Amino acid sequence: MLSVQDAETTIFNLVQPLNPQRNTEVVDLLAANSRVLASPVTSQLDFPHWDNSAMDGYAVRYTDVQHASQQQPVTLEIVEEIPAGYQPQSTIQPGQAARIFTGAVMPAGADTVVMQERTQRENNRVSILAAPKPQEFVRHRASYYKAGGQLLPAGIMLNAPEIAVLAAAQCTQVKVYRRLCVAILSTGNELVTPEQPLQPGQIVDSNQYALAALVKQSGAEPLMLGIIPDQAIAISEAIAHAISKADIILSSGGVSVGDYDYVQQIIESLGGKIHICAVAMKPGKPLTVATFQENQISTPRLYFGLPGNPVSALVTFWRFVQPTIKKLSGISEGWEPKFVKALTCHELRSDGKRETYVWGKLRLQDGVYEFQLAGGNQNSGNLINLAQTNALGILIEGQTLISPGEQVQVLQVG
Ligand SMILES: Nc1nc2c(c(=O)[nH]1)N[C@H]1C(S)=C(S)[C@@H](COP(=O)(O)OP(=O)(O)OC[C@H]3O[C@@H](n4cnc5c(N)ncnc54)[C@H](O)[C@@H]3O)O[C@H]1N2
Ligand code: MOO
Ligand SMILES: [Mg+2]
Repeated sequence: MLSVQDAETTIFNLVQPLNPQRNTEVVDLLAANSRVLASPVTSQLDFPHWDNSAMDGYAVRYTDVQHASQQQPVTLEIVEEIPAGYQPQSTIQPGQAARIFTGAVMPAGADTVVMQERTQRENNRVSILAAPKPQEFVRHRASYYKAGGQLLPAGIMLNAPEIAVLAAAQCTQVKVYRRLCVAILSTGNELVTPEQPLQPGQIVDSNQYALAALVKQSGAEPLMLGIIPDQAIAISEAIAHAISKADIILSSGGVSVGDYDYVQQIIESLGGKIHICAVAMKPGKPLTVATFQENQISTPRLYFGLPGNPVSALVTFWRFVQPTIKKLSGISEGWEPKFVKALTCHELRSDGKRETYVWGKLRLQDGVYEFQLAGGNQNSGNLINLAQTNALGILIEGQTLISPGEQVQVLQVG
């Protein structure tokens, strides 16, 4: 059985980010939120666009006021008033100042702003009561960004700060990677949809819903292919259809050793290459990973046969599928799983045979991360106490106990 580490390396090496030449679209800026930028953005604007004032006050010549003090104020003649949005008309001469407001353009001749609180106004004259620092409160043209440089690199996710930058640079159309399509199918004769009445022996296909939510959260488009009965032909048709439609295919169930577990043999019969058929982790042992390559030049479709148990399906998604979706989507940094060290509040146990993932909550308590184990049964069939999970505590292979107060490696999820 492959270790989790080796499985991770195998999977992440199978993933090559979308080709920016062929897999992009142009969207309106407002629709670009949560999308991945496909090419670097440059601007022909300087930021700030011109020297401007950082304060409400007076634009002055530093040399005029460098010795000003409460005892010996320097009095200047106000020759112009400059609100934000106005182009100054005059050049400040020795002995002169301009009334200026935050964000307004600095007038020629002036190099420093004295904030209003350090002045005294009398009609068209102002007394400077304290010496400013040279160039104080001036935001200089191009001091944030110089026209022609790289404003944003490719491969970043566009969220509020990046959208603000693009808006300020007047980029109203943005080239982003296309959204990935992730097909989801559930296998199992016992499964019904949430709307159907439950007959004895049946359960609801909750994995389809959970996986669709996770796919959306990861920035991709779920293609829900529904419930497929445990029949080789039906599963084969469903997988063939999924491969023709999606970049990534997720199935749940049917990957273990039971008589109705057909997924692995069908992958092979359809020409898929199985890279992983079991991982030394709990839950998630029968995770199956395969690729389907249509022809030499096409990008391979990635197939994840997730175990059917609801917790196993989610844990393997969080551990392997979510980073895969992010990497494939074109995100160049930060697609990897996020681990932190925490102190466990509860005893964490494992039989030590496989790397064990226990679920619960991570929270910051007095500046220290704490992991709280979800109460109730930590069994891969129990999805009830999985609600509110935001972290998985990890016991590595051979580790059987982490006592309260001890450190545990935690995977942040959700
Ligand atoms: N003899 C062995 N039996 C099992 C082994 C083993 O090594 N030897 N491994 C166990 C482990 S670990 C897991 S995990 C499961 C994985 O089983 P499958 O992937 O084959 O999944 P199924 O058998 O189809 O279902 C397992 C379980 O999950 C429920 N399920 C399935 N699909 C859904 C769904 N879409 N929504 C909600 N629940 C679902 C299903 O009803 C079963 O209870 O195998 C162990 N057995
Ligand atoms: O690996 Mo299974 O996922 O332990 O229940
Ligand atoms: Mg099974």
